[in-house]
Amino acid sequence: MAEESAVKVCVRTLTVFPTIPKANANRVFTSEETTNQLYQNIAKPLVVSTVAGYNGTIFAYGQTSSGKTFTMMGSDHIPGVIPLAVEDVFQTIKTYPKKEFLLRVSYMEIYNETVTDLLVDSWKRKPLEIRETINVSGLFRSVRFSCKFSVR
Ligand SMILES: Nc1ncnc2c1ncn2[C@@H]1O[C@H](COP(=O)(O)OP(=O)(O)OP(=O)(O)O)[C@@H](O)[C@H]1O
Repeated sequence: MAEESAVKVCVRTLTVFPTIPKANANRVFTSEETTNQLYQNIAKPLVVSTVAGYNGTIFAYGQTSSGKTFTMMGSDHIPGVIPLAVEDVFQTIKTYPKKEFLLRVSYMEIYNETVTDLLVDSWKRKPLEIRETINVSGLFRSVRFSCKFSVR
């Protein structure tokens, strides 16, 4: 039996492309499928497992205007993966009444090799330093993450 990969790649299409890169993706979401469907399908299981103590990463990659913000952040009317995940983290924590949790969240953008902390006010933002030594703190190891929840 083939071992399931720890990395899942999903493609979300804005329009109907003549060729969808199915060969490289575990799942293709068509333009008719909602952010909520995408979230339930690929993100929620990972979000729930982080509350159980596993590490998980969800990030969006794509050219400008391809829908990264739409998918990850969403809007007041159509919440994206991040607000849906935050809601589920707190809902899932409620199912562990005897445990205490510490949540850490980081929200970053990588653009042309530059890592930016999106939780800092835009006028104060400076590129984040990328460290690769063993003394790196957990926070900085998550530089590739759009959103990470650490649960203890
Ligand atoms: N699946 C979708 N359905 C409807 N509208 C969408 C969808 N994806 C993106 N859009 C719209 O397309 C526009 C560009 O999307 P968005 O801002 O999310 O792109 P982006 O990848 O974050 O761009 P940038 O890299 O420039 O920040 C927005 O107006 C957004 O509302």
